[in-house]
Amino acid sequence: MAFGTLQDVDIRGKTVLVRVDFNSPIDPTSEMILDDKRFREHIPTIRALEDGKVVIVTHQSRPGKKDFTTLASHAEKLERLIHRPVTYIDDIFGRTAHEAIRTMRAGEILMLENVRFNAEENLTMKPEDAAKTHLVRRLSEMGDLFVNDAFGTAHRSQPTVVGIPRVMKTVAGLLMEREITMLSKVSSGAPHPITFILGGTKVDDSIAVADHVLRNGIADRILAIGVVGNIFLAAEGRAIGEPSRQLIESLGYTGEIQKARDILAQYADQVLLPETVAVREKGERAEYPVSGIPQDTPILDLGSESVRSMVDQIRSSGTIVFNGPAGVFEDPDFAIGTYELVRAAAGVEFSVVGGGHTAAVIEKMGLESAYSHLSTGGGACIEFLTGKKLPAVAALEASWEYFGR
Ligand SMILES: Nc1ncnc2c1ncn2[C@@H]1O[C@H](COP(=O)(O)OP(=O)(O)O)[C@@H](O)[C@H]1O
Ligand SMILES: O=C(OP(=O)(O)O)[C@H](O)COP(=O)(O)O
Repeated sequence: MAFGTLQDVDIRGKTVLVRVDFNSPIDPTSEMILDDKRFREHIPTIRALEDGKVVIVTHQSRPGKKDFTTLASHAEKLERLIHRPVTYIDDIFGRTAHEAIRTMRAGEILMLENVRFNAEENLTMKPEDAAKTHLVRRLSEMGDLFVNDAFGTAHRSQPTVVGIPRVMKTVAGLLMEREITMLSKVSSGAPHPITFILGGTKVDDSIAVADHVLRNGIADRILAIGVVGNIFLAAEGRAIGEPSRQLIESLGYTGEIQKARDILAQYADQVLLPETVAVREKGERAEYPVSGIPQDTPILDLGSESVRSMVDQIRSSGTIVFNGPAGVFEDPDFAIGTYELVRAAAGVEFSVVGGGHTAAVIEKMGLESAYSHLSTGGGACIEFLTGKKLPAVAALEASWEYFGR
């Protein structure tokens, strides 16, 4: 690793600013946090800092969104999960925050207010400009060391992510370190054959990943499922039906069909498409070959034959990268494809999952521990898998180069 980690620093007695990503789905009426995965994943880092004074910096959502809210319930959630008191301060870098930190003792945990309440945190900036913001200057005065554990935000070039590492010694937290290690292994050191399962609705991301991993010889094969599968079927010239076409159009992905065609032209042997699909007919699941898809009803899942052949491909893989479901799994009649592929991938030697929906299915099936790694990043994981250097990682490396040695 070209950046520092918790092993490289002495925490004792220090005030440690820790950037985490507790951004989570919240029920708009009850304000209840609906998924605590990101909390659970950051806990090892927070525990590892217990010899210091821990000051947590995080965001929740973005300005203008319904779930852009204060962090009182986040502090309560963390307190319950970590079994230690967590003091919530409704301030980011003002006098109240300064005073609260000044009187902290080693072992205590404090959570600052939603850092995106400060307008500067919502700007995309170069690290050198981010370092000059009030937010970075004032926050950095409040600690001795910065720990960035927020992998979920690692693709954002925002002040706390890229600015603070320029002005104070910064190391990666345990989650950040594990995410980078596991995702890096996909492109170097993972057992072959390497199969990418690309599904769900984020077609532009999936096409970018497919292009990168095929072009660079990272993937041996791609299984295209969900709406991504429909795009590839359309690219192959299949009549996927009006509703599935309309969905692609409404998501703004019609232009991706040509990109899928280009991928098929170069890597036809490595991209596996559905051979059969499932639709709803008279209220029930019905299956058709892709040569005869009914034109007036949407594709909702893989057909059983395709499930079987994709499961075989998965079972013969050394590595699986799973991103996005095979169908509208929220409806039990159309969950078969997703569930069967998830079950098969759990048995593979090295298995990495990106994407909230896929991870939620895995957790619901109780298969979390059978997978090698469930990433906490959506966008960050995708950017990593498309070969981009994440701004947070570049900032960690530069900080270590400057302050670390
Ligand atoms: N054929 C399909 N038609 C419509 N929606 C689909 C289809 N296949 C999958 N989906 C939907 O994709 C959604 C998840 O996609 P996405 O957000 O990209 O996944 P992830 O969060 O795992 O990255 C699910 O809500 C599921 O219903
Ligand atoms: O949840 C996040 O991203 P994700 O939904 O892509 O996983 C991060 O907290 C980043 O949030 P942002 O996309 O509002 O910058």
